[in-house]
Amino acid sequence: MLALYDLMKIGILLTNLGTPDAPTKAALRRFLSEFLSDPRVIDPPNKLIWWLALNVVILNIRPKRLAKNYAKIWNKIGIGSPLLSITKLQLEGVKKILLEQHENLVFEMGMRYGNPSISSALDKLRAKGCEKIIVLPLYPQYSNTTTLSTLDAINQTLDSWVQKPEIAFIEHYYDNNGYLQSLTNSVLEHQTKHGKPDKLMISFHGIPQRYVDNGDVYYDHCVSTAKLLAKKLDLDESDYLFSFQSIFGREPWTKPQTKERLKTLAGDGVVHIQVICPGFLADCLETLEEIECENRNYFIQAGGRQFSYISALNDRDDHIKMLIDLISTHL
Ligand SMILES: C=CC1=C(C)c2cc3[nH]c(cc4nc(cc5[nH]c(cc1n2)c(C)c5CCC(=O)O)C(CCC(=O)O)=C4C)c(C)c3C=C
Ligand SMILES: [Fe+2]
Ligand SMILES: [Fe+2]
Repeated sequence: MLALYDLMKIGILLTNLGTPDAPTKAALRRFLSEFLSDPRVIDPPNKLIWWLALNVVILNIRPKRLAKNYAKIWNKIGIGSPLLSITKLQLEGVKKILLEQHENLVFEMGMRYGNPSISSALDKLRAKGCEKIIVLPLYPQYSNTTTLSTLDAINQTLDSWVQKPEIAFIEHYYDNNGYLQSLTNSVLEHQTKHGKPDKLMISFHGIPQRYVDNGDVYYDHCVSTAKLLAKKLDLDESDYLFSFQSIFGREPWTKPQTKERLKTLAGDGVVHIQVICPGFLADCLETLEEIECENRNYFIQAGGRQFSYISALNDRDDHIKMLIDLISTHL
């Protein structure tokens, strides 16, 4: 007998942060303006001062420098932005397998900032008659700056709909066994090619420390992921480092900083390092440029000898399977 859920159209929406349309000053201005105007990302003590800083200073300086960084990674994985190309591959991977099991499913991807937007993806799912939508933000660790901001975008769109679908929103999976196993597999595969390092560096995108002090659970989720991954890899505390990258602005961010640690490691005799960034499920500017280029240079210039970056889980088979398992618990 067919279950009700086999008859009803269900939408699967994969979301990620987003990326500029092109590696140009104009496209970066548009992207950064949307991103940095989100109060979940920047929660300034004084909104007027932040508006002036953003519109008078940041949007006139940062896009030019950033366009050069994006140009270095453009077309590096797929066509255009790696983040967008990889999210497409992830969507295709999930769709191919899930459609074999459930023909009532419809698939879309949406970006929190830039294109394709979350609202355009939701509109397509509505046009296809979805009565239920499963939203999977590609952030294993919950943060108000990312996960909750994604939920804001969903709610903003649904606010104007007369008939609202049922929403299943996957909040986090920082301790999911499939996720941790995929990370473990990718580290071990990397080490069969590149050998074992003096230390494995586990680096996450930072957030302002003030947000953690105000109750954002992100820091705790990152600590848990790092500890669980180290356990699966059978690492002692002295075998790995835990740190935060991609610091922005002047206020204190979560510590220790990836960049600062890489500058001092060689002085302590650590000359072979491997870096993994488990919070990024798709390679992007922050891994391909910031870690693989910029941070590699800090380490080598300070006397380090061997540096390698362990790719994000991207469209690895075990990662796609893990995403499918997560979605399936809501079907
Ligand atoms: C300014 C505040 C920022 C917070 C808070 C923040 C949190 C955060 N971001 C990601 C994931 C990504 N961020 C990326 C780029 C990026 N992030 C910020 C700022 C904050 N992020 C900026 C300004 C930028 C653009 C680049 C720059 O100006 O330096 C990206 C890469 C996108 C790409 O196109 O490749 C990702 C992914 C997470 C997971 C997170 C908090 C948990
Ligand atoms: Fe970011
Ligand atoms: Fe960065």
